[in-house]
Amino acid sequence: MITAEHLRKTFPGKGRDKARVVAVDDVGFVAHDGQITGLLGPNGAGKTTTLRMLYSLMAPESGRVLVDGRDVAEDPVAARRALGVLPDARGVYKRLTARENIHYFGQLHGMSQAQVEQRIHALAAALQMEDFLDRQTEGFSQGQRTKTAIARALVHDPRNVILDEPTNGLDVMTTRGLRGFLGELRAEGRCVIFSSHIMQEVAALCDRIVVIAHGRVAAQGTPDELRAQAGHDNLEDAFVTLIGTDEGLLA
Ligand SMILES: Nc1ncnc2c1ncn2[C@@H]1O[C@H](COP(=O)(O)OP(=O)(O)OP(=O)(O)O)[C@@H](O)[C@H]1O
Repeated sequence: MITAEHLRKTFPGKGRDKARVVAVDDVGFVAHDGQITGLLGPNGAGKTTTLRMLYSLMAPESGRVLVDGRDVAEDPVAARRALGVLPDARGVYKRLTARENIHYFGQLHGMSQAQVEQRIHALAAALQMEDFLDRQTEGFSQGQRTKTAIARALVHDPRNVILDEPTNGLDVMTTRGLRGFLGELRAEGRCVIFSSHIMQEVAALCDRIVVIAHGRVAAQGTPDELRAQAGHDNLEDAFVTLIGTDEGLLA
């Protein structure tokens, strides 16, 4: 379970405009185990900054993050052990094969050779990576790179999974496969959080949705709650009402 409480983050203004950029302002939500929680918002809404604070890459100016009830600021190492993260920059090592990339992370987590091999086998099957598992990642397509980075993030079998725009730049079939994979993570009882700017994707996948606009939570709840709140039967119409526009939210 991941809890975000009153998160705030600003950045210095650069150039002629010296006003600080308020990237995230009083963002709070709870993402439960066995559920997929979606952060939906247009470009620049504050999704990546929020996720970075969740996985302790960035410290919030105020507010706090709890992973499985533990304060991330007090014990970042324990929190990171309980998290699998697909960051916005996928950053796979290009001189290594996909298998070696995943293996290396398993070693960093202190896993035995046998444990790592067993996990690679399971993850490669679930993500349909067999065709390219033993190729060097240099020259990989975006989908192949994303799958390698997801497998690497999950090698230590974390209970909580954070994915920054996992389907960004992927074709329809790869996206379908990845959605199925997220469903499997949910069925295994994991807490899954992913960000997206695509309404249809969030509507199709999520048990709970946090709608973010201009760094703030515009609305949150189950799809039914959001429909009721906005007074629309159609979830996508509800999003448009809650955010005030559909700009940047269509597939
Ligand atoms: N390191 C930084 N320095 C200055 N401004 C930043 C920095 N990181 C983010 N911002 C600003 O904070 C705001 C939120 O950015 P963020 O990347 O969190 O949005 P996002 O919702 O993830 O958008 P996208 O869908 O485009 O990735 C934007 O105005 C962005 O320009």
